[in-house]
Amino acid sequence: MPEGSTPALSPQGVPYAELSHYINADGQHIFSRYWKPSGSPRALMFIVHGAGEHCCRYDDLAQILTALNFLVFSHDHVGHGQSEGERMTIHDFHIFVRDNIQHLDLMKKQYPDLPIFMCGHSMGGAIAILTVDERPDDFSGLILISPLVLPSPQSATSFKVFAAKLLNYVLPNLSLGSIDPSFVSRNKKEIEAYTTDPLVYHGGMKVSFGVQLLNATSRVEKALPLFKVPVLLFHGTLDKLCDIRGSHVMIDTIQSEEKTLKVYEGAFHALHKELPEVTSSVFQEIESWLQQKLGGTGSSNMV
Ligand SMILES: O=C1N[C@]2(CO1)C[C@H](C(=O)N1CCC(COc3ccc(F)cc3Cl)CC1)C2
Repeated sequence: MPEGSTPALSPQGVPYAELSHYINADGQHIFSRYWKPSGSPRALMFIVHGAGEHCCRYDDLAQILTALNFLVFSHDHVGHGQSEGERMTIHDFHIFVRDNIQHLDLMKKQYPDLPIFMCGHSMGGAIAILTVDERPDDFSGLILISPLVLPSPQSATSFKVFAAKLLNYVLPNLSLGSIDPSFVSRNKKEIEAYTTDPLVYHGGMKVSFGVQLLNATSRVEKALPLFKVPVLLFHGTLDKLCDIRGSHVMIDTIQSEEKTLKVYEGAFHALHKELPEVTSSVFQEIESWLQQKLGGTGSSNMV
């Protein structure tokens, strides 16, 4: 460390020298996470988290994938978790996509011969769709868990949408209210975990952030008619945070030859953190879809 300079610290006060990270195009430290299989990896999975949360919430899914000999990687979006940046503040949604592509290119350099899949949840689903839209030849498949394709009228009420568009010019930092934890899942343990997680942002969503989410849904809508990558989609019928109609629009609009939508009756938003019977079904569907895509078992516990 050069004389007199102070080490860069994460929002939690941890030196980035002690954390895996990369530095984005704006010079911000982006906390990154890697889950490596015991054997040599047969494919890469890029997990993309949603608004206000962070990539370490995907440890359960990552464990399932490393057991299939996937090398799983992810990062905390700028303004989220252990990455730098004002909490849940972005002046252009494309920054999330740009940082995704930077991480993708870093991993492609390290593992040039492995197929790459992406899995996005909620806002992370919109980021994933727009990332694949920019780099369609880089991906063998896309998994989406309750993606943000259309805003939900319950969380993005027409008043909030109208207010966000109008107020963005005069009061961009005004709060639209925080994400209701009881909308995230029906699983009380998962609601508790979300509510008590210090790396989750529990503050109000800024008007300016809401406008960027709306911009994202417009960009996603434009991308869908040309989308050709294989897609596995999951959505709960009682999702109050991202409208299930968005997943129906997506599955009907994309040109992918292989496209599947699994609907979970009565389920809420975070299907990977829902009631055990839902989450185990989602993980099994992901496992079999990936095995089918890669042709064969490849599981480390094959007997
Ligand atoms: O496990 C998880 N899932 C999480 C949290 O923890 C849910 C969260 C996530 O990404 N979204 C849920 C909220 C939704 C709000 O949307 C809007 C609000 C105002 C507005 F003006 C326009 C829009 Cl579109 C965006 C997507 C990630």
